[in-house]
This record gives sequence, C-alpha cells and structure tokens, in this order.
Amino acid sequence: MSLMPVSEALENLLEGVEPRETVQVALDQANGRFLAEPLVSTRNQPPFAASAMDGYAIRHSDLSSDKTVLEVIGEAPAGHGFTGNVQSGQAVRIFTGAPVPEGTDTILIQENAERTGNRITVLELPQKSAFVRPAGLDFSKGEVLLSPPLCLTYRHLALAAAMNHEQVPVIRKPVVAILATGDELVRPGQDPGPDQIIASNHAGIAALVEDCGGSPLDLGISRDDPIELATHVRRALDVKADILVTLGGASVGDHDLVQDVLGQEGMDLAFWRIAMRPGKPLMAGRLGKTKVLGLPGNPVSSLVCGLLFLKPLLQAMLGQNPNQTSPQQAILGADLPENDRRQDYVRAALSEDENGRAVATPFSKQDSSMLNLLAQSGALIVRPPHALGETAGTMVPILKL
Ligand SMILES: Nc1nc2c(c(=O)[nH]1)N[C@H]1C(S)=C(S)[C@@H](COP(=O)(O)OP(=O)(O)OC[C@H]3O[C@@H](n4cnc5c(N)ncnc54)[C@H](O)[C@@H]3O)O[C@H]1N2
Ligand code: MOO
Repeated sequence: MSLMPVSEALENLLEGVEPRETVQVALDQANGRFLAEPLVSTRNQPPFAASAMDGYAIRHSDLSSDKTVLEVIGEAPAGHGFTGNVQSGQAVRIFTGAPVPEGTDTILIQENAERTGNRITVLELPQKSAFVRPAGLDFSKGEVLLSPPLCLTYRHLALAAAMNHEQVPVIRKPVVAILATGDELVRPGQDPGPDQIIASNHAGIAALVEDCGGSPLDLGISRDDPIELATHVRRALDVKADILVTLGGASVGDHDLVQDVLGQEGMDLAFWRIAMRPGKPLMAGRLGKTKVLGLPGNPVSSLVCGLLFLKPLLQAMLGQNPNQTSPQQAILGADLPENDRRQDYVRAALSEDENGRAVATPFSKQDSSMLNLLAQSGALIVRPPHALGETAGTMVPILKL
C-alpha cells in the first residue's frame, strides 16, 4: 500500500485555497480577526501641534540667560485651544494634549516655572520646541498603517481607532463543521453504555479551530450507519461549511463508512492514507465548495492531524502564510530507535538544560489513543521516514505544542 508523503499531502490540501470574503466588523468584534485589506489613515495624528506636558506655552525667542518673566494671558486645557495670538513677553497656561497656541513654539513645564498671579518666572531654560508634538507626529492622512497578512491584536485595534475607523475589514471566519462518527461514542457528560467511550476529539478539534480563527460548528455524533452519516454530511453542505471535518471511520474496518458515504454524496477524493504516524488514515477531498478532511478516530491521531493539516488549511483560508509550524531544534533527551517509512511525530516532554537549551524527551509509550500523554507533551519530535536511530544529546527538529 503506497502512502503519500506528508509534505505532498499538505501541498495537495492547500492547492488553490483562497482567503474567504471580506466582512466589516466593529472594533470591539475584531480582536484576533485577520485583516482583509490595507487600512488607510483618515486623519493626521495629532491633528494639530499639541503640548506633551502640563506647563506654559511660550515663545522661545523671549528667553534670555537672566530670569525671564512672562505674562500669562490665558489657558489651554485639552479639548479647548487658546484662540488668541501670543505676543512677545506673553505665555499661555497649557495642559497635556491641548493645541499649542498661535505665536508660541515651546512648552515650559510647570516644574520649571514659578508663578505669582499672572506672571511666571522661567527657572530653567527649555530647548526650542521642547514638549511640542508636531501635527502628524504619529501618522498622517492617507498613510497605510496596517496591512494584511495581520492578526489584529489590541495594539492594532487601538491604532485603527486612532485612525477613526469604527469598523475594520476582516476575513470571514471559515466555518468548520465537525462530525464525530461511531456507535461507541457518547458526548462528554453523558453516561456511556458498557461498551462505549466518551467522544473527546470534537472538543479538541473545535478548540483548535477557534485558536486558528475559525468558527466550529458541532454536527454531533453519527452512528455507524450510512443513512445517518449522509444526513449529517448534507447538513454541513446546507450550512455552506467551508470545511467538513469527520472524526473516525477513516480506516479500513467494516464499520469505517465515512469515505464510502462521502463518495456517494459526491466527494472528489484528493488523497487517503499518508506516510505519517500518528494519522495514517487521513483523508481529504472536496464536496462542492466544501473542503473535506477526514481525521482518524484515534484521539492523538485526530489532534496531531488537526495541527498539521487543519491548522494550515484554516491559515490559508484566513490569508495567512500556512507554513507557520516550521520545526525548531531541541536536544534529544533519550535514545530513539530507527524509524520506518512513516514520518513520525513523537510525543515528548519539553524541559531546559542548565544552559537554558530546550530538551525534548520522548515518552516511552506512543500509542495514539493516549490523550493524557499528549496533554503532558510540550513538543512533537519530527522524525523523517527511515530516520536512523538517534542517541540522547543529538539535536532533533521539534514542533512546540
Ligand atoms: N487493519 C487495520 N486497522 C487499522 C489501521 C490499518 O491500517 N489497518 N489503521 C489504524 C490506525 S493507524 C488508526 S489511526 C485507526 C483509525 O481508524 P478510524 O479513523 O477508522 O477510527 P475509528 O476506527 O473510528 O476509531 C479508532 C479509535 O478511536 C476512537 N475514536 C473514534 N472517534 C473518537 C472520538 N470522536 N473521540 C474519542 N475517540 C474516538 C475509537 O473508539 C477507536 O478506539 O485505525 C487503526 N486500525
Ligand atoms: O496513524 Mo494511527 O494514527 O497510527 O494511530
């Protein structure tokens, strides 16, 4: 049986995937969303020369090496500029953020002025233009300040607000319909029958989808019954899901019906079975405009395939560079045997040595049903097909979890 290499499968999956459409969302809905179009400033910031300190707006040319005395002729709080023109020998009381009055060019901070009635004495000479923020210091009208690809965070949203955008154009969240399959499964919180287990993959994959910026849609659990499976699959198409993720039923057993049913529903199969462990029975295809990703049922296989395939697919749909999970290096913490023909993703504890370097120590058990070990793992050690045995202390590529 030939197995497709991981890199080829990923390339195949991402081929021709375009970012989803642009939607406008309010700033308070935009955190963590992906910017769809360049954001252009609609104004200068600050829009006027503004004081950066509380003090007095003065004319620098008035200052002399002797103690200069100036007459205070008015006040400029933030939001209320002084309207007059300041002449030689005059000053205006000013506060942080207020426009610098006409005729003045320098701010004398109040700590360096002694005030008596309407007069101030300059105690320390400021530099010319001290504490004046020129108009447009931060940015100017027409400048492109934010550009895709970009995941909007608090910093970008504050800037978008300062540019006077009430809404921002973001890429629509891809909808990922998630369908678990199997007679043995019940939802978390339910009482399983004697031969049943709790469906865990759904919770993990839904969280991964959210982390990646997608919108998970719970299609529930289908029994191992072709008619029930087909009904669930059609629901994913009815809601125009961008991706249908099936969990389980991907392998070769008599009750692994997923691929047959999807085929009957019209799926174009792109690939099935890849040279990867865990995750060999991974399947991908297309049902109309919906991408189909059939993840293996074994929980660790499901989640590792989610990380390696579903995540990049979502990144591509969100206009991001989908190669963000490139491996880092760590010191191997224990010997590893020779690898077979499947690229291996070895669950490993991550620690630091005395020099602060990352150490990845593989767990001795690697069964793909063991979620507890995956939860304890800090990294996956990536082992290419047919890698030779490696001894502790060598450098190995890892994917941090
Ligand atoms: N004869 C062969 N048997 C198997 C092969 C093979 O090549 N030849 N491949 C094995 C590999 S590798 C994997 S991985 C599994 C995956 O099989 P399926 O995708 O068909 O998954 P199921 O058989 O439905 O389930 C496998 C296992 O996982 C449990 N499961 C399923 N869904 C969930 C869920 N949502 N949450 C938690 N656990 C789930 C299920 O109960 C099974 O224990 O096939 C091997 N067999
Ligand atoms: O590929 Mo399966 O995922 O080895 O357990």
